[in-house]
Amino acid sequence: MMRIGHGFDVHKFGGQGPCILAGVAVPYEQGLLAHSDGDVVLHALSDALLGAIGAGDIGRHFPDTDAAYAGIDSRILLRDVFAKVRAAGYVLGNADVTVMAQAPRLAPFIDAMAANIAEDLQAHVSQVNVKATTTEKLGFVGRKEGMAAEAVVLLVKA
Ligand SMILES: Nc1ccn([C@@H]2O[C@H](COP(=O)(O)O)[C@@H](O)[C@H]2O)c(=O)n1
Ligand SMILES: C[C@@]1(CO)OP(=O)(O)OP(=O)(O)OC[C@H]1O
Repeated sequence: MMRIGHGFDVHKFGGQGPCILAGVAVPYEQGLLAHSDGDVVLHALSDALLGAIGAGDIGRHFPDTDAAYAGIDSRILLRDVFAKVRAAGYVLGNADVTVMAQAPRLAPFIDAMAANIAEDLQAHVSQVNVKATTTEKLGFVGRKEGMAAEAVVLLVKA
C-alpha cells in the first residue's frame, strides 16, 4: 500500500541572515522569523510526511509555545517525524519540494538541500527532488517579504 502527503509552509524574512533551508545555511541579508530555525522547507516536508500517515501537522507535535523547540534545528524535527513514519510501517518512495523565493538565488544550494533531506529520510538522493521558483515579483514572495515551500511525498510499505 502507498500513502501520499502534502505540506505547505510560509515564513517571513527578518533579522539577520542566513536563511536555513533544508539544513543548508543560505547567505542572505535577512533570516526567516520563527520559533525554530525557520526552515520553511523542512516544515513543509515534515507536514507532508505527517499528512501521509494521517498524523496531523508539526504544530501539533512540536507546539511553537514550547520552549523546548526555541531555535531548534528543524532537521531534528524532521528525523523525529520520520521515526513516526517508520513506526507506522513506511519508508520513503519519493519526495518533491518546491521553494518559492524571489531572493536569495537558491540554485547553488539545491543539491546540498536534497542531500540533507535524503540523509534524514534514509533514502537515496535520487528519491528527493528540490526545486525553486520566483513568483515573478508578484505577491508576498515577489515583494521579498518572506518565503514559502510546498512538499509532496509518497510513502511505500517497508
Ligand atoms: N530563489 C530562486 C528562484 C528561482 N531559482 C531558479 O531560477 C530559475 C527560474 O525560476 P522561475 O522563477 O522562472 O521559475 C529556475 O531554474 C529556478 O530553479 C533560483 O535559483 N532561486
Ligand atoms: C516548527 C514550530 C515549532 O518550533 O514552530 P515555527 O518554527 O514557528 O514554525 P511553523 O512552521 O509555524 O510550525 C510549527 C511549529 O510548531
